[in-house]
Amino acid sequence: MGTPTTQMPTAAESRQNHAAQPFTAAPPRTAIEAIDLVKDYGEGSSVVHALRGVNVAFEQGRFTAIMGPSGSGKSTLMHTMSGLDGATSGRVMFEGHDLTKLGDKQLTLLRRTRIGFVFQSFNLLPMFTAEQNILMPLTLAGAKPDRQWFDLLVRTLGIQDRLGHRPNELSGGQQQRVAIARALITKPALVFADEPTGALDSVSSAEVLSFLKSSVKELGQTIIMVTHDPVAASYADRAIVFADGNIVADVDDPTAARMSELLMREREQATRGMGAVPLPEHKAQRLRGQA
Ligand SMILES: Nc1ncnc2c1ncn2[C@@H]1O[C@H](COP(=O)(O)OP(=O)(O)OP(=O)(O)O)[C@@H](O)[C@H]1O
Repeated sequence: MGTPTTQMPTAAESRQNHAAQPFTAAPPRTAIEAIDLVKDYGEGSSVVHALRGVNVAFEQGRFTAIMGPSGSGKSTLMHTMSGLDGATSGRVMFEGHDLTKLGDKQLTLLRRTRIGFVFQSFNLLPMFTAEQNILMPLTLAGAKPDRQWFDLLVRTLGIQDRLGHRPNELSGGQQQRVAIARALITKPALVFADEPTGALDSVSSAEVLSFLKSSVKELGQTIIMVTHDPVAASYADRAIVFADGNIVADVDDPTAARMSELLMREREQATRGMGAVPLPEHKAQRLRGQA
């Protein structure tokens, strides 16, 4: 046996050793990104600044919740990022395209194939069965379903024994799960969910949120969800808080308690009409009747 060497490795050895090291997780890739995104409604003295230069990137394979007081710009962000509504200025980068530069036809195609939507009101077609509703985006596009993906989706969502039922024969929670399967059937790069549990009781909400979470963990889906409910946000990997057209908090692994606290703070400030700027203490005391 030779004496163990204590010499420093050469640059070439060092490169070789480096190459032989176990693979470390690649940094998450961005699914969609807003850059200096501005959206104004109206003009002149009646202008509403709904988004005031928002910069945010959403990573692939993550579940992000967007919260904030009413009127803070959550829906506007979702609508401008998905190209449903035009931006006043700024960019939205998605799969190498700036969506703010695309025409209506290109946007419609992109939305039909690459972006899924889940709404509070389910939006299922009442005369069709659950299976027909799920397959509708493919039927409309004249595309063949991938049966394996379909089976995996309905199994993950626990609706395999409800496929022959029409929406009025399903509970709210089951209808929302069908709507989620419909959003995922085209294997979209990302899904926008707008208050997906807003019309559900707490048990059905928990079911739907668990399924959204498992579609991220097990199917690698990217989900961006607007919600008013801190408990719903606690299912997400990340939560962003909006106030007055700006992002004022960005939290990893949110808990319901933390989100309630942040929301309460923003609601109080919004009620005082001071945006995200805290009131000076003497004014706060006056409002509380202490001065
Ligand atoms: N089509 C429109 N025309 C004029 N103003 C609008 C329009 N849509 C939204 N706004 C205004 O833009 C601001 C942001 O609205 P947005 O709907 O994005 O808020 P939100 O956070 O989603 O609210 P909520 O939680 O109540 O749904 C609000 O002041 C709203 O009144």
